Amino acid sequence: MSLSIAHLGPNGTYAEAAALAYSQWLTQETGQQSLLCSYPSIAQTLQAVANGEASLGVVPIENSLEGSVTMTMDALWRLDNLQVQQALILPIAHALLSCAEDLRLIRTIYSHPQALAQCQGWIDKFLPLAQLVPTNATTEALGHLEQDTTAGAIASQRAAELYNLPILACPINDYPDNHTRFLVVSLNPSSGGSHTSLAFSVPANVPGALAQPLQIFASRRINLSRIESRPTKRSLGEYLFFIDIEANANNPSIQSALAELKLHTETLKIFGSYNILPIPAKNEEGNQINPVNQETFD
Ligand SMILES: O=C(O)C(=O)Cc1ccccc1
Repeated sequence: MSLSIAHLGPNGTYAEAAALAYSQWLTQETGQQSLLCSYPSIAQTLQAVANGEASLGVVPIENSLEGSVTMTMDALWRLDNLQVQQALILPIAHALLSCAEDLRLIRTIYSHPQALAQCQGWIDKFLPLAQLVPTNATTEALGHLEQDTTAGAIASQRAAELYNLPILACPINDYPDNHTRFLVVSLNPSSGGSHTSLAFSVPANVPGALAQPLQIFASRRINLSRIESRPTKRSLGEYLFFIDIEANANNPSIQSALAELKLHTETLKIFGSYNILPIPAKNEEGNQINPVNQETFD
């Protein structure tokens, strides 16, 4: 039987490219076949997995230029029982798609806020007067570009091919080394791996409320690979902390660290342990370019 993999749509998003790479990896590793299904937002993608409507979901969590995808963090905290199965690192090269005869005729640029932010310097230089319109996904406005030749959109080269749209410039991201980390989540327990993700709220806003949880990892020489805060949404100045550690929660010494952590937190959510899979960039012929060294990531 085929598994269903939910991702942000419409077709041609970076999330779909990550889901496709995961689906191919899954077939290669386990023989398991899967079907991709698109959802209109990241929150709805994760909700579909939490409801059992989709077996797996692929969502962006962090970009190397712009940082966290807050919608993913907030939904992971809000929805119960989601477990990370795998992380995927996708190289991102943005293109400006438009039917305008000339770049200078573009008045409006549509894209996901992360993509607009990753290209802000290029936009300021080449299209300083264009109006920027945030969308739920990089591909959301692509269906309208043919009718409106004063509009452009920032999306992938793959999206340009799928929608048969001209690329006026590429790559347009301000820094060439642009990667997004995606998480593959499901309701199944995670199978273990090199990294563990968790989040917690602290019992009171007092000195040492964060230092104590961090000391649990420091004293065991467990390295943190990420720490982020998000508002609790209960009151101004109250935070949740999201932490990734370079360790497997199946290891007994990590289990004892997590048991101790529970004593110093109000609510603790452990999203599971997983490995990180780098996805190599592909050129226009679909061949691999810049193969990423696996050892760099796990
Ligand atoms: O909108 C998309 O294509 C997405 O997958 C979200 C996103 C946007 C920009 C960079 C990485 C992921």
